[in-house]
Amino acid sequence: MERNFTGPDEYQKHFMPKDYLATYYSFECGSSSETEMVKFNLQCLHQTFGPGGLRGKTLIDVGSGPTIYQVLAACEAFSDITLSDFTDRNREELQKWLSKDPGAFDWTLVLKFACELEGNSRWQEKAEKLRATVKRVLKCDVNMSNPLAPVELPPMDCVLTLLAMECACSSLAAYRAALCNLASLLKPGGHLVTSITLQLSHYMVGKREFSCVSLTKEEVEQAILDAGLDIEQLLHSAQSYSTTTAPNKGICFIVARKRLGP
Ligand SMILES: C[S@@+](CC[C@H](N)C(=O)[O-])C[C@H]1O[C@@H](n2cnc3c(N)ncnc32)[C@H](O)[C@@H]1O
Repeated sequence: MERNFTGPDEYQKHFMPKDYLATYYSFECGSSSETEMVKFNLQCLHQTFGPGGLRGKTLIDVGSGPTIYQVLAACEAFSDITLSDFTDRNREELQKWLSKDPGAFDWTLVLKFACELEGNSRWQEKAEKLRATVKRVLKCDVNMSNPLAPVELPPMDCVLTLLAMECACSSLAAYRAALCNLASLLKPGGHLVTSITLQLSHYMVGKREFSCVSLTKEEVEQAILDAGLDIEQLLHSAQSYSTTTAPNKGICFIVARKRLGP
C-alpha cells in the first residue's frame, strides 16, 4: 500500500457529501472546469445508453458517492438499477434524493442538461423515472472479491463506475485486482462502463485531501483487458478539473465487454 493512502476509515469519517457536491456538481457557472467535466461524462453516457446504445435489465453503479447524474441516461435503457457506495453518509445522501427529502441536493440543472441531450425538456419526468428505476442502494467495497458482500446479486447486464476506482485503490496492483472484482459482478457478454481521471494523485473535498492512484491511459486499458474484458469504445479527453481541486491530466471514458469464454 502506498504511503498516505486515504483508506476506507478516512472515507467513512471525513468524506462529506455536501462539500463534494458543492465543489464538483454545483453546475452553476457554465464554464468552470468542474462543470465541463460533468458535461463530458453526461455526453459520453448519453452516447453509450442513448438510441442504438446498450440495453438490458440490470445495472449496478459502483462507488456512486452522493451523485445520481451517472444513471440519468442509463435509466432509459435498464429497468433495475442498483446504486452503491462505501460510506454511510453517501448512501444516506442518495436515499434523501430518492425519497424527495427537502434537504437533498438539487440536481435540477444537471437533469435539464441530461434531458437536453435527449432532446426533451421533461426533466421532472426524468427524475421520477430514475427514482422508480433505482431499486436498491447497497454498501460496496471494490477491494473485496465480492464488492457487495454479504449481499449476492445475480450477474449483471452492466456495471457502471465513474471517478471512483482511482480513489478507492492504493496502487496499480490494487486497481487491477479491483477491476477483476467488478468484472465478477457481470454476466459473460455484459458491459463495464467506466470513467477514470488520469494521472490524478489526490483531490480535495472541503479542506480535506483524498488520495488517488495515478493511472495512465495505457495502464487502464491493459488492466481492463487483463480483467477479461474487450474494449469496445475509448474516449480520451484532455479535459481536467481545476488544479486546486483535482490536478488530473485528462480523462478516459471506456465501454468494455466481458469475454464469453476464457
Ligand atoms: C470521487 S468520488 C466519486 C463519486 C461519484 N461516482 C462521482 O462520479 O462523482 C469517489 C467515491 O469512491 C468511494 N469509495 C472509496 N473507497 C471505496 C471502496 N473501497 N469501495 C467502493 N467505493 C469507495 C467514496 O466513498 C466516494 O464516494
